[in-house]
Order: sequence, then structure tokens, then C-alpha cells
Amino acid sequence: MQMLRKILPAAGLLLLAVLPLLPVPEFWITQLNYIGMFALVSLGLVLLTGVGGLTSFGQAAFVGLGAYTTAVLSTRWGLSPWVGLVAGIAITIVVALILAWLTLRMSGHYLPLATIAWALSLNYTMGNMEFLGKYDGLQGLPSLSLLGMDLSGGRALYGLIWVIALLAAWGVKNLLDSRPGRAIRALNGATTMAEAMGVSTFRYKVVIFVLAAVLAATSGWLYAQFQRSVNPSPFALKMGIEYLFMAVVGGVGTVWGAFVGAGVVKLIEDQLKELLPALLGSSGNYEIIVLGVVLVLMLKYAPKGLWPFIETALRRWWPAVPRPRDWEGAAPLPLRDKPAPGELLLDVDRLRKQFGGLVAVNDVSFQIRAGQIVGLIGPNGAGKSTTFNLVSGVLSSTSGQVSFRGQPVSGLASRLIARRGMSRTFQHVKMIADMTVLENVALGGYLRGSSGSMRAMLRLDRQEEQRLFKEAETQLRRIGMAEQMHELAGNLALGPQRLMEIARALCTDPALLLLDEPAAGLRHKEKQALGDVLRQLKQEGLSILLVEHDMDFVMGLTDRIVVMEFGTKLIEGTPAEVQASPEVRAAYLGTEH
Ligand SMILES: Nc1ncnc2c1ncn2[C@@H]1O[C@H](COP(=O)(O)OP(=O)(O)OP(=O)(O)O)[C@@H](O)[C@H]1O
Repeated sequence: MQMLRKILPAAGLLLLAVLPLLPVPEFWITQLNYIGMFALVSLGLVLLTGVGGLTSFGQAAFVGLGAYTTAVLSTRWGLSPWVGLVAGIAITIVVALILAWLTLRMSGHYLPLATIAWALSLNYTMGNMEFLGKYDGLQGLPSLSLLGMDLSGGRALYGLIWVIALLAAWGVKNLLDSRPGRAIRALNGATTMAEAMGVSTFRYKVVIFVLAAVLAATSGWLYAQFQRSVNPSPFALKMGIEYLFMAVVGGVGTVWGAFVGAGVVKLIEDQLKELLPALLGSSGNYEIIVLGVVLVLMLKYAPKGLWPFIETALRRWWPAVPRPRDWEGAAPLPLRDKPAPGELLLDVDRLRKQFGGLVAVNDVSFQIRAGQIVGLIGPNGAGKSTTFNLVSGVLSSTSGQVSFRGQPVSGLASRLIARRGMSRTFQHVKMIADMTVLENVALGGYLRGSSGSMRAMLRLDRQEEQRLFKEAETQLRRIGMAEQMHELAGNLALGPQRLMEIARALCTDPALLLLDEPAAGLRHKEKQALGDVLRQLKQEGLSILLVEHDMDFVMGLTDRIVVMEFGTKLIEGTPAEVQASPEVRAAYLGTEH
């Protein structure tokens, strides 16, 4: 059985490889060629839409860009199709960068609308330029050859198409399991957290946008070699919608879903093209209507597509194995310069935040010195979380100054503040639910690594990955969560999720740790353990700013406490001073009890 499990995938791959040598009808080879080319585009959408959350209807236009570039270069200037491939990718990168710059800062429905706009305009350009042969397109592309082998014809191209498609799948899979990949996986719903870990989320939006465009253009190049001609219709908006449809049907967040989606849509569409006109007695693009209905049903009943069902079935044969723990011998990550004990670390000076007429933080000032644990307390709505967000750069202040390690940081993006050594957790836990605890914590080490997307895709980043995972495990062990490192973060209870956030923040190697209600949701024993960890961190020289409602926890842990009420600092002092203060009693008793 064990043997069979190992042999089966290899046998499947072998069958795929030798298929064109077997007496398989040309029709099926052609189908498989289309599936491979469509899967390549759909793979880009897995990255862009499924993982990154950026919906694009415009991928067909990039397919067209790849196809037209090689067609023009080979038919008008007689250049080799290989030059066409390189030029097509280069032009696509330039166009994608310009479009990304123009559109990727848009939010909500504006981005999909923008993708429709450029899909239409690129398609009209193809159809109206004399130079591109207008709607007739360009014919007579020269045949492709590789190392003296003639690759014209479906059977000959089959190998190239599938090698490229599978290599692309391998690259995308590698990318998603890497330092940049973890940042990319944060794009869909966890951007605030990723930015606080030092990630430029805009940069990664551009990266996946360009990558998806390059995959589409490569598919277009293959398409042009396959057809030996190009015209605008296969690159129209309708096809852009179909590519998205393939990604959704297959399983928009999964690499193999791209292949399943491409296969299922292509095969169903072909059947419908024959069946529907026969049933309805007239010809027309009726299959689009059926596909549209299927899409709506899928989005309602199986929004994650078909792949999760297939995966569940496959898991019986190939159970999921935890990530191998291969980082034991990895070198530790570099540490930052730490402030000297007693050094002024954080200086908050008359910080103010207004939301319209509401003054959420009203000219609040306080300081933290290196090695201190400072508590920020106050009744609900006092402005504690807002103060946190202002200090860490998640919100910009209306007025006032924040200096960190002697440098002004007001107005800086949170990722730039993170770079200087401030790290935080969130009142409402922010994580990537479908990543393991270990991977979530490793995202905290983002700034301590440097591997880019290219290295990750080629899997040249393994040494750095081992160092990052070793650090992540160390931090998890520190807060007593090493046993849960292979669990999916979304499956944890709220308490452990909060602890995981602390481990992630520690993974940044901070000089100042900002903890927003770290003990909420923890059991008594867990709270005690957390208190011990924080004391230990303090002994190691770390400074902590802590928002917390559990008074016993705060009083037993902090050196100083800042009390806020209605956005204003009520008093500041040692825990004993604060406990003895009649104002504080009034604030709490008056509002909470
Ligand atoms: N984005 C926002 N827009 C408008 N008002 C806001 C916004 N964020 C916070 N507020 C308001 O600012 C005030 C302070 O909120 P904040 O969340 O900072 O309080 P808090 O002390 O952290 O409270 P809690 O302990 O309940 O978390 C509240 O009145 C809140 O409604």
C-alpha cells in the first residue's frame, strides 16, 4: 500500500509524459494542450484572485499580448519565436507594471471594473490596428523548433505546454510556501497585520499582478505557436471571464485547482457547444449561459471550488504530513541593536486623534524607558486601542508627536515603524487562518529575511526558511505553544491565538512590544504563564506597552501605569499609586460597575 502511494503520482506523471507517443486520438491531444494553456492563465488567477484577493477579468488581454508580440515579431520581422517569447514577457511586464501602478491602489469593486476597462481597450487595439491585421489578425507564424526538433503540430507542442504548465505550478507552489509567499497570503484580509510585520503589501500586490500577467502572456505565446495565427477574438473579455470561471470552479486558492478548473470548463464547454444547439435547434453561444448558471451555483454552494472535494478524497490515500522539522541545525537570525537599560525608548507627546467630532485621544503624553513594562488601562472606549494604533502607525494622528529611539515616527507607515523595532499584537486577533501556527509566527520574521519571489519560486531560499522556522519555533516554545506549531491557526481557541500573535511579534526581534489585551480569553493558568513570559522578556531587556482589562494581571506585572478616560490621560504612576487613586476608582466604578 505504502509503495503504491509512492508509485501512483509518478505513474500519473509518466502517463502524461508518454501520452502523445501512444495512439491517443489527435482530438484528445488538442484538448490536453488547451487545458495546459488555460491552466497556466488560471494559475495566475489562483495567485492573484484566490490567494491575493484581487479579482481580474483582464487576463485574456495579457494572453493576447503574449500571442501578438510573437506573431508580429515573427511574421513582420522574421524573428525567432523564442525572441517573441522573451519580448512578449518583457512587454507584458512593462504593461502590467503601468496598469498595476494605475489600478492596484483601487479598492472594492473598482479594481475588477478597471480590469474590464483595460481588457476591452487592449482588445479593441488588437482589432483596430492595421499593423496587427485588424480583426483578421496575423497568419502564417513560423514553426517553433527547439535544439533542432520541430515543435509544430499538437503532439510536438504538447510536451512543451505541459512542461511549462507544471514548472509554473511548481514555482507558484514554492512561492506560496516562502517568506514572500506568507506576505502574499496575508493580502486577502490581513494587510494591516502584514504591514505591522514590515511587509509592503502594495509591493506584493504588484508582484502577483505581474506574475499572473506573465503566466497569461506565456500561455498566449504557446497559443500562437499552436494556432500559427492570431486574431483578437480568443483574447476578448468573454475569455477573461472564462479564465476567472476556471479558477473559481477548480478552487481559486489552490494550485491544482487551476488545472482541475481548466480541464472541467474546457470539457464541459465543448460538450455543451455540441449538445445545446442540437437541443435548442439553433446555433449560438448558449454554453456561456449554462456556465454562468453553474458559476452562480458554485459560488453559493461550493465557493472554494472543486479542489477541496478532490483533496478530501485524496487525503485518504495521501494523508497530510506536517512540515518536516529540518531546521534544527540552522544558524540563528541576526539580532538588532538593543537600547541600553533606562534609555528613553518611546516618547508620546500630546498625541491627538479626532474621528470627526469625536476626540478619541486627547493630547495624551507618556514615556517608556528601556526595560519597563507600562500598562495602558481605562474603561471601554477610553481610547487605548486608538493610542496603540497611533503609536504603531496603523492610524495617523491629528496632531502630536511620537518618537521612538530618539527618532520621530509620527506619520510613518506601520511597516517602517516595525523596521525600527516596534512590534504589536491586535485587540481582535489578526492572522492567516489557513496557515499553520508556525507559518503565522514565521511571518513575524519577515524583516529578518531577504529572499525575494524569484529565489522562492526556484526554491533557493531553503536555508533562510530554515532559519526563519527555527526562530518561529523558538518563540513558540518560549510562550509554551511549540506543541501546536503544525496546527492551522484558524483551528485554535482564542486564547492560544492571542499567544500565537505574541510569538509572531517576538519573531520580529523587537525593542518595544505593544500588546493589546494579551490575556483576554486565557485561562487562569495560561495568564500566569503569560505573566512569567513577559517578566522574563523584561529581564532580557525588552520593553512592553500593554493594554489590558484584567487588573490583577496589570498590577502584578507593570512598572508604571497610564490611566485613560474619555480619550484623556487621567493619571500616570506606579501600580500602587494608581490603585490608591480616588480618580481611578471613580472612573472604573462610575462606568463599569
Ligand atoms: N475608526 C473609528 N472611527 C470612529 N470612531 C472610532 C474609531 N475607532 C475608535 N473610535 C472611537 O474612539 C473611542 C475610543 O476607542 P478605542 O477603541 O480606542 O477605546 P478602547 O479604550 O480601546 O476601548 P476598549 O477597551 O473597549 O477596546 C471610542 O468612542 C470609539 O467608538
